[in-house]
Amino acid sequence: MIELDGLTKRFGNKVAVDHLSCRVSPGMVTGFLGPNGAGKSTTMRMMLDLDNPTSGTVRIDGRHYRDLQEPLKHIGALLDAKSMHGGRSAYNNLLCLAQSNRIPASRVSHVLDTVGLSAVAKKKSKGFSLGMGQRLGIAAALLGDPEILMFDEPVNGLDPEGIHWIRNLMKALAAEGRTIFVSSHLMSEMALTADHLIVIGQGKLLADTSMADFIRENSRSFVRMRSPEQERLRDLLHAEGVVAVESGNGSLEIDGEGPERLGELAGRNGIVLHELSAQRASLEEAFMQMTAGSVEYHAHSEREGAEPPPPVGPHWGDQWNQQQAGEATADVRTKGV
Ligand SMILES: Nc1ncnc2c1ncn2[C@@H]1O[C@H](COP(=O)(O)OP(=O)(O)OP(=O)(O)O)[C@@H](O)[C@H]1O
Repeated sequence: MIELDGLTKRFGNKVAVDHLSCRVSPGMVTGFLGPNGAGKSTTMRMMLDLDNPTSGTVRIDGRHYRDLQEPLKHIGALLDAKSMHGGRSAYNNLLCLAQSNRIPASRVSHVLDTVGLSAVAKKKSKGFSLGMGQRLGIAAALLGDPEILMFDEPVNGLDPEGIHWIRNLMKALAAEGRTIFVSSHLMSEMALTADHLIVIGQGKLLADTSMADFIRENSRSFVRMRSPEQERLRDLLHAEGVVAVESGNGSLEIDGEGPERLGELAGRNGIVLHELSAQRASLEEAFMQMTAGSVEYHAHSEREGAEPPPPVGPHWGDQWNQQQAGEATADVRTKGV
């Protein structure tokens, strides 16, 4: 368990972390989200006693980090994968860490094997790719077999197989009852990994909630219907008191009704449907909605202010469709997260 109580950090006039109070609980993966500059890294650094709080406290299993004896046995962290000594081999980097925390040398080979670096254990880490460096940093975090693990952007530089691996590793560690705290800018990845979310903006706590509740509370769900008999369908829905909004691509969007009732209605009236789908927002959309007011750094489009964050409202589906048509990325929406 990690407990933050009124945690605050100022850099001169800049308040990087602002009276942050929350708990990171064991037995689950907790995602740590926030726009660029929100204060995530500063918070994580204070958790590890790498930065002094201006005020407030962090407790690791009830104690201050500096009071932990052999801290790697309590909390392991991947903050900056490049922090390893480049002139040392992967094995020796880990061995030095192990010795400073009275961790048996046998753990070094064990964690190198866990992260898939056994074959390059004797190679100097300065020759490692970004992904290999991430794996070595994760090995260091696992070295003391700690109950608490913290990962800052762990999938940076990892290929799809590596991303899949770290996702499963975090879930497995959480299933063992450990406390897993992870930050990432990859929303689709976070949606697949985290059970709980802590969201901050400009250093302040914006949300501390389950993944499902976060998406539900910060986004819109609706049913999309498409029919070659669109007029008849619209009239039928209207007669049944169902409000349907025409979307830009010729389909109808219906809030507040399930696909079961709508499908049965169409079926009973012999209306052919080409689409009947429940649409749920992705974590990315919910995140953008929630943090819209606290984004510190954002790009401006050529038409200044032409792209506001998607509002929760009846026309959001239209924006969604336009956005999807304009973007090739498959990361925009995840159904049924
Ligand atoms: N050593 C420092 N001196 C001055 N300002 C700092 C320092 N470290 C961080 N900041 C400022 O504090 C704020 C929070 O930074 P931080 O790196 O914690 O944010 P972040 O959420 O991790 O951002 P990102 O997602 O971009 O990594 C930013 O405005 C940053 O410029």
